Amino acid sequence: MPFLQLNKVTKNFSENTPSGVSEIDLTIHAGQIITIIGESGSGKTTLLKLIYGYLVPQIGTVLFNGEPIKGPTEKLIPGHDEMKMVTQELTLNIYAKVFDNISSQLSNADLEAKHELTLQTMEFLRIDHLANKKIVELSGGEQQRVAIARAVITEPKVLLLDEPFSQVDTILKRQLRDDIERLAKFLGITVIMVSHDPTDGLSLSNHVIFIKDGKIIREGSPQEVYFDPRSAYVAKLLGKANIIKNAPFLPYTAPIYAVYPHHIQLSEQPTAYLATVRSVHFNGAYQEVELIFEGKNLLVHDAQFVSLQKGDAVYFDVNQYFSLEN
Ligand SMILES: Nc1ncnc2c1ncn2[C@@H]1O[C@H](COP(=O)(O)OP(=O)(O)OP(=O)(O)O)[C@@H](O)[C@H]1O
Repeated sequence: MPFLQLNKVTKNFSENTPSGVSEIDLTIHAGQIITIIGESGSGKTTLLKLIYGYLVPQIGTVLFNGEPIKGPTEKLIPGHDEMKMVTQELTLNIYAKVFDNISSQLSNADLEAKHELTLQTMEFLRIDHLANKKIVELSGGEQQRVAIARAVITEPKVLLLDEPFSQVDTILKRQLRDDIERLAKFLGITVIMVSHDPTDGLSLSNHVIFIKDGKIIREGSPQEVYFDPRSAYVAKLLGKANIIKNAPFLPYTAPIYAVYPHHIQLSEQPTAYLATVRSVHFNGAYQEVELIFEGKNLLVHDAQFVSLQKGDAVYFDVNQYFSLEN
């Protein structure tokens, strides 16, 4: 029996214009780390809320271990008992201490066990040093880890995270990725995340789902989807791909291609094609170069740091490209 199964799930917020999600078919297996990716307004949060039981589908079913998920009117506290959702609006008690925010999720039946489990959870999420701090004294990233600790202390089967990486810097992102991975690995929690920027969750997800205008348009392992994006939408979201029709450096077998910026090689020596530099921006690991070739823009991530200025002529060649269906 599938762990979580959505069958033709539709939730439309407006009678006149399509909104929300429509005809979502999805199977999620226990222990997976899933990232739902899509541009703003594509229906990511709606999908998460339907899985959690915050919203009820107008058509279709959401089954958890074969049982339909109960909607908010059928329960005293909305949301499935075996799932926890952490949203962007963290619902922490900001004037209470970290320890109390987390331990308050447990009953007082066994106070010693409650204390012990709170300590263990804080240690697991590496926030034990913050135990006596109030939430108002914490950074956004620290608050988020408290919210995750608070969510997982009751040992849910599923953790739903809405844009978990949106408020954390690069170093904290790495820590958060590591925490999420450990939650799935050691506590066996199935993690379903939502992100508008796939680079955040790509490395730790074993399954990615692309959603556009409320419909799933592509899903698979990150590698599978990256190397066969199939649509311009997915290729652009995944890697800022150049979407190219009819160019001499691509075969004419498909009508349209995606070329990731790092698959274009620049050279000062005469190689394949000559373009004009439109802009150059230093980006740390590479320089982002905009070229103009036959009147069209090409974005290049150049890790060789070829010496360039606006208006220069530069040679380029394309190493890899992917044909698209639309
Ligand atoms: N409660 C609601 N009432 C009316 N329309 C809604 C409601 N919730 C969502 N929508 C609409 O449904 C669509 C999908 O919204 P949703 O929040 O799921 O998108 P999203 O992909 O999570 O966007 P974002 O990345 O901006 O959070 C949008 O057009 C939104 O305006």
